[in-house]
Amino acid sequence: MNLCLHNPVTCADRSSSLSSALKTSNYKLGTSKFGFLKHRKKNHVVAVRSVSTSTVTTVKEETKRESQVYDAIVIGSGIGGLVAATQLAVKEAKVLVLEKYLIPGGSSGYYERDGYTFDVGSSVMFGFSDKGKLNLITQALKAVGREMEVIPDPTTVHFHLPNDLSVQVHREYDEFVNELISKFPHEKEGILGFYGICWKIFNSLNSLELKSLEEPIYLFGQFFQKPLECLALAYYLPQNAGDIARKYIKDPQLLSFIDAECFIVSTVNALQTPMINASMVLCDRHYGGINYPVGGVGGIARSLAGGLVDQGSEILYKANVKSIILDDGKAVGVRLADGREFFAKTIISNATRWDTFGKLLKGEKLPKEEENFQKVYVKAPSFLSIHMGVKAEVLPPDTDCHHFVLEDDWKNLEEPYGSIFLSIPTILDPSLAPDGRHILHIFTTSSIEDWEGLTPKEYEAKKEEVAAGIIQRLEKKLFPGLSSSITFKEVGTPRTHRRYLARDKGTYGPMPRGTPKGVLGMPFNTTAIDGLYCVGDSCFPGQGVIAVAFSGVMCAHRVAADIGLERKSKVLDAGLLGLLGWLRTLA
Ligand SMILES: NC(=O)c1ccc[n+]([C@@H]2O[C@H](COP(=O)([O-])OP(=O)(O)OC[C@H]3O[C@@H](n4cnc5c(N)ncnc54)[C@H](O)[C@@H]3O)[C@@H](O)[C@H]2O)c1
Ligand SMILES: CC(C)=CCC/C(C)=C/C=C/C(C)=C/C=C/C(C)=C/C=C/C=C(C)/C=C/C=C(C)/C=C/C=C(\C)CCC=C(C)C
Repeated sequence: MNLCLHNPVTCADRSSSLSSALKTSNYKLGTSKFGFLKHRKKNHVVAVRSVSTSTVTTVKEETKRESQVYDAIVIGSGIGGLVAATQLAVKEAKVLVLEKYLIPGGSSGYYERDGYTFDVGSSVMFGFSDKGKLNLITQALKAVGREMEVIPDPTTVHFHLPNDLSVQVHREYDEFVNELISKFPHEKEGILGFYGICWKIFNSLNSLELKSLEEPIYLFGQFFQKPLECLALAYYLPQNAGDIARKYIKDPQLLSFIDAECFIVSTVNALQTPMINASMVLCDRHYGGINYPVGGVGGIARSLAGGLVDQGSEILYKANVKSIILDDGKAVGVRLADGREFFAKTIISNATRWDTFGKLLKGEKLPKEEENFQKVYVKAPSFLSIHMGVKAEVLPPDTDCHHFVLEDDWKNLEEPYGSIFLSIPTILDPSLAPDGRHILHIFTTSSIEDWEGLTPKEYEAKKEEVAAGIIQRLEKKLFPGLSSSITFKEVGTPRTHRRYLARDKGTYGPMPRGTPKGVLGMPFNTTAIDGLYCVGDSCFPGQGVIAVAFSGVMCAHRVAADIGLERKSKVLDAGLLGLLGWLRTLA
């Protein structure tokens, strides 16, 4: 949900929608808290066929002179789209990013109100360290000459679970497992066994250069250099965390804890969470640690967008893509709601696969691959989100930054409104709120069906009622006096996510219908439509900022190979893409 969701007009006033204005504001940031560097600029021309007079101010003057075909058009500036765009731009590709909203970032955007800077999504950032090969956010920024100051989070998350089970996930792995073993001493070996497998997978991932798993020259190269690690990954690709946990752990409460560990990153239990994804997050939080960017999560997208422009590529805001233009079955361009058309050799959609095929290609027959994807995966629920400012004194000293609350019954873990996520980013970065105040960002799963068919008055009343219930639960469990300490409150619903992020039903990505075969069934970036690629959380490896960043890296590599900026072999491509397509049908 974006920040300006609730009042886009005031937001528009504050953040200019024009690309030129964005550049200005980026440079301003660059000299201040985001530490931007100055870069060369290349001259380039926007490909535009028809320019509506009402929107002419959003297009650079020279764009009217000439039509030119871009190397890639990226629909949407979520982290997935921006990483794909910047990775291509640094390979000298000319990229145009079209964003429907006023600022970049999508669900990793931000908004400002009454002196508070709120993160749209949650504030738990993986992949943001200076270590290893899996720090994909750090690497994506570095590729375009950006770096951000980060604050290490000493505790990834503090779990408050049924039967008064309280577990803090400390940054130091030994501290965390020792705490867990102290709660389940009879399961010491099981705990070490399960998390040990996670480390084996994580270390294998961390030994590889991460690029497109759909590009055979790279893939075979990695197999040649790191055969054991690649075989280990291939072995775990079709497996789920819950099955592996059950090989080591018997205690039902500890297995439920593993479910909660997986739920916070996949919104499903461990039996449905791919082992590769679980290992990635359960280890990175101790290896590189969770690190919060100074100034807020929104700075990541702003920095990437600024870096993209520095590389000579372009980003346009208020550019709502209505359809993808096909020519003889090949994706060649896009048409905006205002009638403008842009053309490129490749089109990359950061809209979800449901939106891409259901809306942007409406009227076209759904390709078999997408049919299969929709059979195996459903849309994950959306979130009810409460952004609050509170008086600082309501938080006890040493309160952790991130909390997960499930009070009485494990059965409620996956129920709508059953468990509560809470982030207090001002614990790490007080500059996000006025003096003497903290930010509480509370969210809980919620489906759009709950919020439809209401009059505006009923909708507002329901938001207040549901939010009040959630706040009371936190008041009872964690912070007595919370309700009366609120100085600011804004509630977003799945409708808000749908409206401002253009996500079908406000979904936060795919969720397996049944028990998946690990990540085997997840589509990568290519699609059945020539020239069309997808990126973001409805592609492998799924939900999460670091996950969509990886999807962006993969996508850029595959596109670069297809437009001649990287090596490729047509024969090997046909073989590997065929094999991957066949493997997906087994999921
Ligand atoms: N770790 C965290 O705490 C955290 C926080 C926030 C978000 N996230 C994750 O980020 C992921 C989403 O990232 P993403 O990159 O896939 O997508 P996204 O939803 O963040 O971005 C998509 C962007 O595309 C734009 N868009 C969609 N349709 C468009 C159209 N037709 N024309 C123009 N623009 C259009 C939207 O406005 C949005 O800016 C989620 O899975 C979520 O889990 C995680
Ligand atoms: C192809 C074949 C057959 C074979 C091959 C083999 C190989 C080589 C393989 C390889 C593979 C790879 C490389 C892979 C990779 C992967 C990755 C990187 C992954 C990643 C993932 C990630 C993820 C999933 C993440 C996620 C995250 C998230 C979601 C987060 C979230 C958070 C939140 C929500 C927060 C919470 C809050 C609170 C508690 C407050």
